[in-house]
Amino acid sequence: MLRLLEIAGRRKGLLFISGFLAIIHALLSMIPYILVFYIIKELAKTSINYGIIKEYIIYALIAAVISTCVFYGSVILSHIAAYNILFELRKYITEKVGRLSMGVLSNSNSGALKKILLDDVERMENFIAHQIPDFIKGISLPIITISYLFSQDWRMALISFLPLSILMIWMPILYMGRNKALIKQYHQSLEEMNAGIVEYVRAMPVMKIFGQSAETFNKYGNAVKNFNHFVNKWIRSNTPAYAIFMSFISNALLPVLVLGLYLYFKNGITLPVLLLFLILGTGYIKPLFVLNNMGMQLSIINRGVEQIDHLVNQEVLPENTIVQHIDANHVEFSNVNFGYKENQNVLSDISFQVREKSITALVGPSGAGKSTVGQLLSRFWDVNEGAIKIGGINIKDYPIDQLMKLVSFVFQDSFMFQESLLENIRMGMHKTFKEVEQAAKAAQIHDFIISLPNGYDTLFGQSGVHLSGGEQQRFQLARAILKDAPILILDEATAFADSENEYKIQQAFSELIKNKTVLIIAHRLSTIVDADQILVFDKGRIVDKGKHMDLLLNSHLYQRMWNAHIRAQEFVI
Ligand SMILES: Nc1ncnc2c1ncn2[C@@H]1O[C@H](COP(=O)(O)OP(=O)(O)OP(=O)(O)O)[C@@H](O)[C@H]1O
Repeated sequence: MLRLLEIAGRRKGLLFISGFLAIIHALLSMIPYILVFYIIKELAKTSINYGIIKEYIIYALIAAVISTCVFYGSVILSHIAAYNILFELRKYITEKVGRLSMGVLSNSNSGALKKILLDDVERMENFIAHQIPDFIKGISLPIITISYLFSQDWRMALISFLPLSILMIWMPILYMGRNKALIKQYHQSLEEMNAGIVEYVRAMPVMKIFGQSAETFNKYGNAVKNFNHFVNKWIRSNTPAYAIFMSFISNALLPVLVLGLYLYFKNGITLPVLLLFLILGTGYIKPLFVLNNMGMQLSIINRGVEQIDHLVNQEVLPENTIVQHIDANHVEFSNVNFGYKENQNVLSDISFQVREKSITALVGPSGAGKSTVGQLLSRFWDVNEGAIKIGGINIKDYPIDQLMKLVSFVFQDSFMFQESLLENIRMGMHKTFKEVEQAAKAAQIHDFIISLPNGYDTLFGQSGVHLSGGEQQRFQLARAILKDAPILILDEATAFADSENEYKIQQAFSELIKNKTVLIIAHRLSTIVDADQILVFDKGRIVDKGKHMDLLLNSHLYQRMWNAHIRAQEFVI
């Protein structure tokens, strides 16, 4: 509860008012019962005053109406608070996730992230909006009732209090101890199922080709079976305790009735008092049903809050906030060592320089570490040792925003959003339509866009247009041209759709790299014969450096790669 109040932040006030109204509601909802007691008392008299009975009935009605209105107010306020809290929380989590290093993100499974952002946050709405008022009512109503009953007869009040006192001991034992482990397991099973379904949907094309179905996709199938198995186990282990709890509550009237009749026949209490205890003595138990359900909900929410806290407390990339002034955009790697995992270097002792407005190509066998170099320059990860500098300044000393303005990364796989084609190029940058259009023209994609009925407003994806691989690549190039960052990292795609597409991409490419400092991760050596510098990577090291002709003469690995490249071009089916 305290953590939730902390999360509520500025909305705490609304929650307090909502809680206060819930207490007033509990107080008011007692009044009709007390008035019924007075009516019975009046009826038990020898000369009955019907006028006062009428008044009692009117007061009871008024109290019932006001009590309902107050509860309504309490629930409305808790809903307003809940949705505001959810909004702030989602904003906070997504901003935080955006600042996490790629390392942290790629180590968390997508199912777990989805569960935190959607399910764990959503569950809080239910708790804050509905359960906080119920919880306060569930606590305050028994206290008000018992206090009133004590004022009438302490012996009867004590016996009425018996079920409550047993429940107060029972419920924490029932939920806090044994269930903690089960709830952890429940969340793990849900995460596995989420991860399974995300992967299942992503892998659909491959699955179809290999004739697989949901049942044969083991990861998802097993996750569903495990979840089912776990829920069965949970229900079996909880049912006996729950059954005892329920029968206990349902029979809570018995001790009140036994003692009440005994005292009544002994002339210890009057008939109206006996009736009062029979009506009210166990009436406070109903809200406890809500508390019982809430115990379980609270444990689940607790675990969700722990998960959210765990995610947002992950280390973010340390960032300098002071904007740096640079005169040139040359790049320098000095003695860089890096591994995705501890003690597993993917890059060892990497040193090279890229002059401003020059082209450096990175070549080498698959897995040699070329893409990793590009990712380090974009600071997706931080180096383990050594330094990467732009304009003579360590990239760690740049604010992330400034660094992102300096560097553009054109990936092998492009990601298109389910947005208009215009927004897919604009990517949230403050650029006019004219500027977007110019970039699209330079990227050789403008003619294609205007050939569509809705032009730049055409939606991509599900309900809109679908693009070929080559077209998507030209969209990527348009984004990079529009961004106009002085340093470009190009992870060259290995496959183009057709020669016309390839020609267009080459044109877009030449437009993009004009006057830029370029690092190109090359897969087809023919595209980089004119590069100012070629770095040959092998097993995470730079084994040779130079221009194309020098390397052909001096680098064995480059010679082998070049010969393989020539053979591949001559290859005909
Ligand atoms: N996110 C990651 N987590 C862990 N290991 C990774 C990750 N990305 C790459 N690796 C590993 O790092 C090594 C270098 O990969 P990298 O992608 O940099 O090679 P590459 O030379 O670009 O290969 P390719 O030409 O096939 O794209 C490989 O062994 C790869 O398995």
